[in-house]
Amino acid sequence: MTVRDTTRQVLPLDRITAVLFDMDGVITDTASVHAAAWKRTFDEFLLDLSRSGGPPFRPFDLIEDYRRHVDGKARTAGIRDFLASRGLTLPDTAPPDRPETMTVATLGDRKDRYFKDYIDQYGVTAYPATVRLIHRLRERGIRLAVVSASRNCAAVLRAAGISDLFDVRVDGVDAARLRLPSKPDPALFLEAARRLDVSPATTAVVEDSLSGVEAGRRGGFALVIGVDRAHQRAALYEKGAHIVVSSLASLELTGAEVSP
Ligand SMILES: O=P(O)(O)OC[C@H]1O[C@@H](O)[C@H](O)[C@@H](O)[C@@H]1O
Repeated sequence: MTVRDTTRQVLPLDRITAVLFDMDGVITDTASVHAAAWKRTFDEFLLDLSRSGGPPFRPFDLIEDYRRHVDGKARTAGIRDFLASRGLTLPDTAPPDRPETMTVATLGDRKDRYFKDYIDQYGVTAYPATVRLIHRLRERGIRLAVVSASRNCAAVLRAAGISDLFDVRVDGVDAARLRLPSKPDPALFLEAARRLDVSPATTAVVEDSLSGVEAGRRGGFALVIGVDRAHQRAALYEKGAHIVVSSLASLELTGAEVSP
């Protein structure tokens, strides 16, 4: 079954039994924190590289580079994809005799430190409209999962005080343990559907990243809802979103048992 309605922004609960929510940028306002941590990490690296005879310094673009190469992907996949866009590669880890070698792991650790420092200092806020929608879905018996590439998923949910809202969590720690490929591969979403014991044909995916929307579509999910937090409505549609909303407050619930 495909639920497609491009004129109304509707979640039809007579045909949807489960909803899979991405976290960063959909549930919590942490997409911009990731983006800022990535910019600091890559800019330091690119500047060092240019000073030591590499290509001229061109900073990481907070909007374009983030959404094209990093957003929604696993930490190491984002690093490799961004470096590749600049014609660069790094080894995954340092050889034992040259521990000072710059690696994918070094950049990942730095970014993680910047991200955690920010969260520790300023905390995490969940989008009120998303939390309201989650409560309304729960009241109606819809099965719910949070699906995130982040290894910090559990800590971020805890910091926002919303760990107990979901039946299932599939995150970056699971992805590494189960060797699940990064979005845009649908593996994380399919794993969440499997754990919830629901079919993609009756499941909706809510995503703000281009890679995540593509993953939802490739997984054959009934309804892929793009959340446009970064003025990328057209690109979300291009990647396969059935509908795009700027806030989940504008999503209308329909179906036999739905009241306003
Ligand atoms: O570095 P972490 O916390 O494991 O997160 C990995 C990725 O998680 C995704 O949810 C974010 O969109 C990315 O920006 C981030 O890089």
